[in-house]
Parts: sequence; structure tokens; C-alpha cells
Amino acid sequence: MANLHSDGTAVCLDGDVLAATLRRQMAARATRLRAIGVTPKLATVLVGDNPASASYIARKHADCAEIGIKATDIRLPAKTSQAQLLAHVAALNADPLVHGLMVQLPLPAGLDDDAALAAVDPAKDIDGLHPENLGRLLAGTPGLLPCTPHAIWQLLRHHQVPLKGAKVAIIGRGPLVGRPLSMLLSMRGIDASVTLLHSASRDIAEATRAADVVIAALGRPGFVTADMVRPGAAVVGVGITYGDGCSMVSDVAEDVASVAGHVTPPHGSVGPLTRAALLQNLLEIAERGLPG
Ligand SMILES: Nc1nc2c(c(=O)[nH]1)N[C@@H](CN(C=O)c1ccc(C(=O)N[C@@H](CCC(=O)O)C(=O)O)cc1)CN2
Repeated sequence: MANLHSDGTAVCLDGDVLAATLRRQMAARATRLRAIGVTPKLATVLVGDNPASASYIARKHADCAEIGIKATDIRLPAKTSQAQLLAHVAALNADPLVHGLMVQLPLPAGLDDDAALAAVDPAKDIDGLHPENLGRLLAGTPGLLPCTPHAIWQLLRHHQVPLKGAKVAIIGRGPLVGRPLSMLLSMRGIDASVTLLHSASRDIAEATRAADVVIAALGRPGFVTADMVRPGAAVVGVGITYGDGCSMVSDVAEDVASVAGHVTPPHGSVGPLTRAALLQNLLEIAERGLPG
């Protein structure tokens, strides 16, 4: 998969530009919906004051404003009980004007992430993380796709990184990214051959060196280094960690760009596309039942 620039540096897997294109496409879909009297509406629930979560929520609402999606931003104090949180989710499930909702993770200590995901009506589950939607992914039947895995697939497809029969090494088996991504990329039609690596895997570097595509979703700054990458491979950094000041550090070290064929920048890649995938799910729900 040699796809280097002529100067030997990797092609940038820029998600910012693709996300802007997807937002323009979604704005056209939202306009069509409003023209027939359907105002697409998102609801987000944020518990506590985690600054990174607050920043992601703010970005999701800014995307909605740009696209023409109505949005309601529910903020609950960190001391909210599980029962109170589930009552808010139940009210949004029952609200006929809300097409899709999501509870921002991680929840503060004492609240159960899995219970919150399972409380969302699967038909309004824009995160694609309800057990019913994850089960559909496992079964290979159509459903709402989890956002970060969908984002990574769209990023690779847009940059024409071949996946059919390709060896893909995913590092990290978390429920938001690694595990569902392994299911998605190995699905019939995408047909990648996936190795899922995690903290108990014996020789991670050996597996990544054998891979055509390496996806790092573990949240360890600079974990994937140049010596772990086959020349010409595509490398996607999902995890970002906040370093000194406001800097963001990717799971992929800078020296990887000198070896890889394609590589993501430290930010402006999977994150913006994750937000786009969330709103793609929302519009899909709002369009359900419409003719053609
Ligand atoms: N309910 C969910 N919670 C969380 C999810 C999720 O998919 N559903 N994923 C992550 C956070 N996340 C989405 O919610 C998310 C992370 C990052 C970004 C993003 O835009 N990142 C930007 C940088 C943003 C910054 O400056 O801080 C980038 O990568 O360039 C969007 C969404 C955990 N929780």
C-alpha cells in the first residue's frame, strides 16, 4: 500500500476536511426534512463538569447549528443519582420531537455507563452503543453504527485505503472503539482481516509490523512508533491525551509519518468525524418512514 508523497512523507488522513464535506451533505438533508415539516432534533445529556466532555458537547451543538439541526443540551450536576439520570433518559425517549439522544461518557464515579447506554431507546440511539444496535452489528444486520468505528471506516474509505482482504491491527478493545470497530471492519462487504490487540497481547509490535492498517485506540501518547509500522502502511490514531497546557498528543508518535503511507494528524481527524457520524445517525432516524 505504498502511497507516500513524492518527498517520502505519509499522506495525511485529514478528517477535518471530510467532516466539513459531510456537514454540508447533512445540511442539505436537514433542509429537505424541514421543507416537509420535520425538524430534526438532537438531545445530549452531560453529567458533571469534565472539561473534555463539555468541549465535545459544545462542538456537537455547534455542528447542529451549522447543519440546521435543533438541539437541546441537558446538563446535570455530578451528584445526580442513577435513578435521576435514567428518568431524564426516559423522558427524552418518550419525547416525540426528539429524534435521537446520547449520554456523554464517561459518567462521574458512582454512575453506571452501561446502564445509561442500555436505557436509551434503541430506535433513538444515535451513539449506536445500545446492546441491541451492537447486536445488529455482530449479526451483520442493518442498524445504527457506533460513531467512532463508523468515522474510522469513512476516513479510510475516503482516502481509498484498501480494506478488502487487508490485515488490520487494532490496538485497544474498549467498548466505544476497538471492540465494535473489529466487528465493523470484518463484516462481509468490508472484508478486512482483523487482529484485536490489548493489554494482555504478547507481541503487539510483531502484529502491527505485519499489518497493512494499524489503528491505535488505547489512549497512550506516542504508543505506536515508527519501528512498529511496515513501510507504506496506513496508521490511524484514535486516542488523544491532553499534554502540557492545551496540547493534544496522539497514540501515534510523530516519527511514524516517515514510514507510513497514510497517517492521521494528532487532532482534526477521527474526532470531527465521530461528531459527523453521530449526526448522520440522527438524520437517518429523522428520515425513517419518509418516501424515497
Ligand atoms: N456517548 C459517548 N461518549 C463518548 C464518545 C461517544 O462516541 N459517545 N466518544 C468519546 C468522546 N467523543 C464523542 O463523544 C468525542 C471525542 C473527540 C471529539 C473531537 O472533536 N475531537 C477533536 C478535538 C477536540 C478538542 O479540542 O478537545 C479532534 O480530535 O480534533 C469529538 C467527540 C468519549 N465519550
